[in-house]
Amino acid sequence: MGSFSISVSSRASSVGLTPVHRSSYIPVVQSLVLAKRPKTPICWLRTKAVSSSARDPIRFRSAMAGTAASEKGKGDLQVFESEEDLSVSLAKYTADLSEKFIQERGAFTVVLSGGSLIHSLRKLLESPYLESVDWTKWHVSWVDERVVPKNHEDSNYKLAYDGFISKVPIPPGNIYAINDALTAEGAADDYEACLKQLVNNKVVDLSAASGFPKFDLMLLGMGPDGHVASLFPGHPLVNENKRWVTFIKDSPKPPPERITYTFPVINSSASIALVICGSGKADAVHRALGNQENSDLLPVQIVSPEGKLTWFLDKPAASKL
Ligand SMILES: O=C1O[C@H](COP(=O)(O)O)[C@@H](O)[C@H](O)[C@H]1O
Repeated sequence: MGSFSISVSSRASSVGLTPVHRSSYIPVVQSLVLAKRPKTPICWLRTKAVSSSARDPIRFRSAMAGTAASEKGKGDLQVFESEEDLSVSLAKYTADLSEKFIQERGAFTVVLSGGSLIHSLRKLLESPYLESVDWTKWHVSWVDERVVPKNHEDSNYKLAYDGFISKVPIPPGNIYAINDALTAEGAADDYEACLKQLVNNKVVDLSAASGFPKFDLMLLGMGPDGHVASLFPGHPLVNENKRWVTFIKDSPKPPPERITYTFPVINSSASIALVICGSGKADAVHRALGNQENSDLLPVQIVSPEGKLTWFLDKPAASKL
């Protein structure tokens, strides 16, 4: 059984590089590393808070058994009084990782989600991070994308561009958006080929353990149904274990056509932040982190990076724990 620390706080283009990738598909045989199904339910043991200042996290010790995260003993759960406080902490967390990876490997490979995550990144756009982060070393891709034009309201690229990317000096050549002129299948193939180029060019690491790309940081949101990326509960794509990028044409959440990184890619990451806010997500959070037994895992429960997993929750999202 691994330990799991909980904190509560009060507060485009391809390697080539053009925004639309042009690349040929190179099949690669990969090994599978997926999170194991838990044998026992997740459980928490909360003990005394050791810090309760207005801004600092209140630390709890906890134990949890049988989850992929706990098997690795790398889970860190932080609960914030408000989404505002969460966004302050998320900015520091991201900036610290940016500094670490740029020092270690000269680049920072960041994977964004769509949805509410982008708003929660807003504190990175402020001092001191706006000036101190070396944005020129960032390489940004998307864990999932809707197959719509880049200027469409449903585009995750547009959401991130308008709310984040356009406000920081990341070189346009380091921003890897999908080719929106292709079908869902074509866009997934193309995005995977782009990713292979990034690995070949050593921009993105390859995990020695899994043989899949290893991003420095994935910033993941979660839907109220427990989906992450475009991997939905009960959908066969959750079990995809060969592809790096795949597509869906029957997404239960509109729009129906999307592409998504697969779980082997997600779980090869050096760090993952799961950023979850709002009472509408409390049931899924409870199912993921509470102590009841469930035969079917929610996609969020399959998230289990090679490196460190950090949950950023606001109080409403954690309200059923
Ligand atoms: O459709 C999607 O939903 C999830 C969750 O979005 P949120 O607005 O509930 O935070 C998001 O992470 C994913 O990237 C997006 O395509």
